[in-house]
Amino acid sequence: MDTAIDLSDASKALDLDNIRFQLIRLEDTIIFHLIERVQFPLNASIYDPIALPVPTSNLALPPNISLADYLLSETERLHSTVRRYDAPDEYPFFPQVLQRPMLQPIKYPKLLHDNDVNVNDIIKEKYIKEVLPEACRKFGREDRGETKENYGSAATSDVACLQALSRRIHFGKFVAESKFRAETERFVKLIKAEDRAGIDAAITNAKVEQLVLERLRLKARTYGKDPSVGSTNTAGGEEKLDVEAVVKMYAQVVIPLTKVVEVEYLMQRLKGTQWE
Ligand SMILES: C=C(O[C@@H]1C=C(C(=O)O)C=C[C@H]1O)C(=O)O
Repeated sequence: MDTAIDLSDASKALDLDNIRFQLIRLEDTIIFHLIERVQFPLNASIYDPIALPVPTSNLALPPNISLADYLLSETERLHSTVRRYDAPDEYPFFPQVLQRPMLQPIKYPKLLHDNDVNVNDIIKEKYIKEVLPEACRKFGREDRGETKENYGSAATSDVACLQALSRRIHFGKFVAESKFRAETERFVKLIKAEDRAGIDAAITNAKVEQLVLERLRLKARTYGKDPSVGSTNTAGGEEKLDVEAVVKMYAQVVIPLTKVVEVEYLMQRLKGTQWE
């Protein structure tokens, strides 16, 4: 599984318009994965290792984990064998389970500065505690218990949602690198002063954020309804997705965490350089 962005030409890969195009493309991926997930009830038990303990033989993990963590960690272990996490735009939720790839390594051009920024723990926490309850609420279906269907389907959909959210949010590193190269002196000064608030203000583009939220609302409304059905009161015309929940997810989780990634990446940008 190799990166979806064209990294062969560094100037293209770090062109801010090209990066923003990738972010727009990821909106579709995230919305469609969410449409799949909210077909199922919240099923809170699949995130709770006490309510539904899943034993793992993986010594890198606790003896019992949640069904959701089991499926996510096993998926990452498998995907790592086909070098998913060699790609500079892929970050694991469980780095401790990754395996040596069976495929030959790809020589990616070095576009990003060395860094250890990974906000996947926060992404997963907010997805489980904030995003899903909000997205599932409108459909009003509570946890029907392990004996009912959907536990595996819900957890499988969660893997796709979390991986897409992680890619989108960690794309903040490419955005930050692009902005650093465009205004190096400005960012060197802010980074040396360890002025995180100043860096956050410098990387913030309120107009772009507004456009993102407006586009998200339009896409969620459009993708969430079957275009072949006239009005919502005809069978099959109901919305498949809570539009406002999607907008809220971006406004309260995706965009803020993308900016955290940008700031923390920049805080590590000078290490080992002439500016240190
Ligand atoms: C991603 C960027 O940086 C920031 C984060 C944004 C986002 O997460 O959508 C949008 C604008 C900026 O405030 C950008 O400038 O495009």
